[in-house]
Amino acid sequence: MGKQSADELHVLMFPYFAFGHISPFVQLSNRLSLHGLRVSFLSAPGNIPRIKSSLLLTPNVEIIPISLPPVEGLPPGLDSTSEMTPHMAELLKKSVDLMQPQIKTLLSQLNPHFVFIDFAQYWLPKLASELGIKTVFFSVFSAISGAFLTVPARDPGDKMPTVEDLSKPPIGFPLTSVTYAQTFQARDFLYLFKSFDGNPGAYHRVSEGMSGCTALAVKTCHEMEGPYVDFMKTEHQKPILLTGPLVPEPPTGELEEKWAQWLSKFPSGSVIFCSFGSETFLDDSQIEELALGLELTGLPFILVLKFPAGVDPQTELNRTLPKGFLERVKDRGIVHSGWVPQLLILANSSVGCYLCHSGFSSLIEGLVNDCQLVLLPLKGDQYLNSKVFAGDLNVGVEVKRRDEDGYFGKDDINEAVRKVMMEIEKEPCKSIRSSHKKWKEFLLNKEIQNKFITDMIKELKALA
Ligand SMILES: C[C@@H]1O[C@H](OP(=O)(O)OP(=O)(O)OC[C@H]2O[C@@H](n3ccc(=O)[nH]c3=O)[C@H](O)[C@@H]2O)[C@H](O)[C@H](O)[C@H]1O
Repeated sequence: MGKQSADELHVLMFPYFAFGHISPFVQLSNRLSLHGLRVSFLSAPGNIPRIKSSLLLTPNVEIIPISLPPVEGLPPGLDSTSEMTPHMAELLKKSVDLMQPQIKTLLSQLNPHFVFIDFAQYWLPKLASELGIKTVFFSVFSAISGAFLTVPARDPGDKMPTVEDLSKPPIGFPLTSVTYAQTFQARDFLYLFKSFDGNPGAYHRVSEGMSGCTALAVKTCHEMEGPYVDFMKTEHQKPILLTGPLVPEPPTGELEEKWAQWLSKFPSGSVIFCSFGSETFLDDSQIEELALGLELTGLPFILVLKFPAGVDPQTELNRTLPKGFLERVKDRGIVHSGWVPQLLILANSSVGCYLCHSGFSSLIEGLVNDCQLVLLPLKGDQYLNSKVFAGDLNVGVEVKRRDEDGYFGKDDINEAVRKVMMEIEKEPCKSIRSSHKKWKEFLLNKEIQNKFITDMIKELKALA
């Protein structure tokens, strides 16, 4: 079947099976479909109800369920990493690799202009090109992550990079506020280069996927990450489409009564909202020091803690929260485990501080609200997002961390919060608040944000 003309571009979205990835693909799909593109969205059946809650189902949009092939050790019926242990999440990549026949059939039937792939599907560009279909590698990570971690200059060949290698930027990296990674962060980056059960590791998947695809797409913009985008372009030698930060639409609906009622007890801008995204977990010591640090601030707070699949959250809270803590803070602190309406909480006038893991979507959501950012990154790209937001953009403060193991104490939490919440007439608070105001205006400027998408569509049409 011949392709329709480029005017009716048809894109097939194929995010990884994790909501930190699905969510940006949904945000991008919504913008493309509103501009008239035909969008087909692939995911496993168990993810579709939550996708439907945010994907605009206009006539030019369809969701196509795909099944994850069975893999020994991966229980059937699990459709996203949110339901999996870390080991199962490794087996999930194996299942994705077994999808090739299914995806080949689907591509032949749908015959889209482009397939947007995620980091895991390194095999898809070759399979698609044999069918005359182009691919776009959509990185849901920030450009700093791509530039610091997965450019060809990082390729270790058949060796494993050392912690020291990964604590330094790759050769050719631009001169910015990001000049090194702490030892504990570099040790975390080693994960990218490890392969599990003989399967390709994350670095291999990304580098194969990026080198095989027609173009890259990155969820960012030149204004925020120009040097890193330019370095990626030099390294990858192919078009890089910038989607912009994909600022979510203002939240609709009302904040649930239990949250609204509690928040209304406190003065405007006084509450700390402390949360770590959809799948980021703290260890016992981190939970203890964070709780005691929030208590030390004397401010009201909402502390949201999630736990990996397979453990009981209440049991974990009872075990890890400091003795007597809940009693001592009962008039000004809530501890909650599970999903919260993050957009609505951040938009609430009582919330004045957002202490978070530096997940890129969450950082953008913090920036478009009036809450000061305190950054406590816990893995992977979060460490680099945090450096850019606290450094280049100067819109938040990082919690001080011990170089060797990333330890932070209650006083480090208290100090970081005080810097942006109490020392308002002093530096760095003054410049942080003015930078925050500038970036908030930029992100809420509909014309600017919309232009990212119209420019991207122009480039897609030229590539089709
Ligand atoms: C690529 C991956 O993105 C991940 O992001 P994660 O999903 O954790 O958090 P966000 O990116 O902030 O995004 C999470 C999204 O879920 C929303 N949300 C989350 C929790 C909740 O309780 N309620 C909500 O509404 C939130 O508003 C945001 O839109 C991690 O950084 C990970 O390191 C990275 O590999």
